[in-house]
Amino acid sequence: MELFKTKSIHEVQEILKNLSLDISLESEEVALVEGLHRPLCNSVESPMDIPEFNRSTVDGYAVKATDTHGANESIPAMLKNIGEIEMGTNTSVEINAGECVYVPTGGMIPEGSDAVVMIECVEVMDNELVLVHQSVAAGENTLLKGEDMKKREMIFDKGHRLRPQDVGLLAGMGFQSVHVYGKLKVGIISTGDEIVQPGDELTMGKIIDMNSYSISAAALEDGCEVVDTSVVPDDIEILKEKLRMMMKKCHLILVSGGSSMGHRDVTKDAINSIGDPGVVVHGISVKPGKPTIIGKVGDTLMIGLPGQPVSALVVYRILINIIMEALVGSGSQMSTTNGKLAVNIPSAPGREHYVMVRLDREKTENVVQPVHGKSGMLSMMSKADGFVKIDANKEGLNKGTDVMIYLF
Ligand SMILES: Nc1nc2c(c(=O)[nH]1)N[C@H]1C(S)=C(S)[C@@H](COP(=O)(O)OP(=O)(O)OC[C@H]3O[C@@H](n4cnc5c(N)ncnc54)[C@H](O)[C@@H]3O)O[C@H]1N2
Ligand code: MOO
Repeated sequence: MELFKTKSIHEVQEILKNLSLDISLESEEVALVEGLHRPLCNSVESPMDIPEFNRSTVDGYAVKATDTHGANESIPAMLKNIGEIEMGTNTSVEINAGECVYVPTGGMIPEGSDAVVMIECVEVMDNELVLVHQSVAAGENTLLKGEDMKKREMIFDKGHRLRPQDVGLLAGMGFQSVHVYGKLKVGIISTGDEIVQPGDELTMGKIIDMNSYSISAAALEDGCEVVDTSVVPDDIEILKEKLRMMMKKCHLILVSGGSSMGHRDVTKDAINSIGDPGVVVHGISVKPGKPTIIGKVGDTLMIGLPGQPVSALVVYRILINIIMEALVGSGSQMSTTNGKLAVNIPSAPGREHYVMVRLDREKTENVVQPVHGKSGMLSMMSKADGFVKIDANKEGLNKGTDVMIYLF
């Protein structure tokens, strides 16, 4: 009797890292906004000070802070207004003790001035005289040269995935394009004699393909390029042919279904028969997802995902994170949050357990409720906000435990 010789998730991490070593994603230069969510292939430092000049953060009067000290409603400081700074222009104006100048929000603060008094706190007596009713400290209501970013300050490490704020900051530094890693090219195959496509005739015994859709969508979210998707029957020759074809254009092929040990589970044999090293892992100590297959043929990673739709998507998420970490130094797109368990969650030790959960916001914290279901029920994931990991050495988690939720 053949049994799965399961590997722990830590062993799988090492194995996948080693298998990924000789896969290189060529760098490409893309327009800034195209770089969204993509990992940088070099670190980035600021080529300039931001801002490049001292700016006012309010509409008001640029002053020497010391001139305002002690000023209040009843004893204002009297300053001589020497003019107005025009927005978006350089200024040669310089202020001396006892002087002030009008400056709009974002306008350049003139030489000699180190603070700005808001317009609401002054009384303009005539063109020349301004009464200041509030004391300001040096630096108040200003954004000084280099205060946002210093020239040559490191801002992003290699592998950092760009978020909208990063794209904006890079634009503010004058970048028009960025160098990012090329996309991981992925092929996706759903196997099974029972699988039909949405829109096909659904005769009794057939089911509609979910996995190539959920996995394609997740791969797109992770910044991969889905090069090809296909449905093939449980026929080893057809699967081998499809794998050979996809190998020519993919870094990674994800095959769902046929990963177990049934008579028609042919994924492992198909991978083994098309080249070396073939399958290196069959069985991972995780729940769901135990029958997962990991292999490589030539330069292409091949992963056999369990056919059950929840298992397929969960295992994809866990493994793509490891692969991305190995290839570009930063994992995939899953973000996390924290919360408190509303109930006890039991778990059988020996396998890392992924439990689907829903988050309810109560007062200041997230209350975490398990979403029950079987790995053949994809609605379980649609009803959930994420999953909680329970370590392989734990028998479960107690009500009230603080847990991390991997959001999807
Ligand atoms: N004797 C044993 N049987 C099974 C074991 C085991 O250890 N011993 N493990 C079970 C577990 S756990 C899983 S998970 C499944 C994995 O099976 P396969 O990867 O071989 O997947 P299939 O048998 O092809 O399909 C399982 C299930 O999922 C449905 N499916 C498959 N592909 C799709 C798709 N693209 N979209 C939607 N649904 C899909 C398929 O119709 C089956 O119902 O093995 C257990 N068995
Ligand atoms: O482990 Mo399976 O992947 O329970 O459905």
